[in-house]
Amino acid sequence: MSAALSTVRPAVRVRGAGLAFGSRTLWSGLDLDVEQGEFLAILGPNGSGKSSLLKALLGMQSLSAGSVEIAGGRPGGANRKVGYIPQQRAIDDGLTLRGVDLVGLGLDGHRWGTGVFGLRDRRRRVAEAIEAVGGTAYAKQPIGRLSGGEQQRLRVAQSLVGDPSVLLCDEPLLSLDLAHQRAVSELIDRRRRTADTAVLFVTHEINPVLQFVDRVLYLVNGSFRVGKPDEVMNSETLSELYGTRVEVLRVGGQIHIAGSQSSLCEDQPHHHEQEAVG
Ligand SMILES: Nc1ncnc2c1ncn2[C@@H]1O[C@H](COP(=O)(O)OP(=O)(O)OP(=O)(O)O)[C@@H](O)[C@H]1O
Repeated sequence: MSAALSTVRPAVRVRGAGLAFGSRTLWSGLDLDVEQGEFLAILGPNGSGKSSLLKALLGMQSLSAGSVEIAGGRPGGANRKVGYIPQQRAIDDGLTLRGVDLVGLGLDGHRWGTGVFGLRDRRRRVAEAIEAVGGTAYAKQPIGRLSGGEQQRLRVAQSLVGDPSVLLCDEPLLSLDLAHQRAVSELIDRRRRTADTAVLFVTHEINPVLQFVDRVLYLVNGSFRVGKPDEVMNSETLSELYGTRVEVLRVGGQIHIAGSQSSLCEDQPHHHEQEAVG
């Protein structure tokens, strides 16, 4: 490889990737490079395979075809600096694990030792990560007793505490109010700007993060498009992807999609006839 080609390696490299369950192909022929510091939004209706793509990058899901590389190695490899915010699941309200313990789990397996200095450093990093999401006031309480939004902010802290070079986020804004949606989006954006962390952000709603998004990967019915928001989020491209007429309107810096619910988002019961969708 020439010197010019070997200098910068993408944070994520996907080549000819495909994933099928039985006869159902979620996506195939997916080629994608995500650069360090890039913010990629991953959009598409329920069941289009957004979470499965993140799981493939984590090594939790094998591909049916192709390959992926993340943070310079194979998914799931030792010492890969990959942060993950899983899709939110209800936490048992009897769970006694404290917020600080949950966030501390984000450091395990990383390079911080267990000696006195290691423990002190560890504690400081955990406290800083919690402070950054505004969670200091409740971080010592059992997480089962916290609200959904408070739990979610601690998950964000957990994903960032290990100093990731790639951050995989699966609907991280769910159950956050508008103020905290903004705070968490800005925190994730700051992370990629200051630490050059690549961000892959699965979401149904692009508008809360539109100002940060460099490119969009849109998955629908086994097909996909990758490009800048304007290249993908337009009437022509989405109509082609969905196989039905879709109108995309840009209003006040936001993207609104109008289409028949049955053809556009039949498996998204929470979407209305015309509304902002990702
Ligand atoms: N291990 C598996 N075996 C069989 N089917 C699976 C498996 N994992 C996922 N699926 C199916 O693959 C499809 C895609 O799931 P995935 O969670 O990736 O979609 P998604 O785009 O993230 O959806 P949502 O927006 O609802 O979160 C779903 O229909 C799901 O049931």
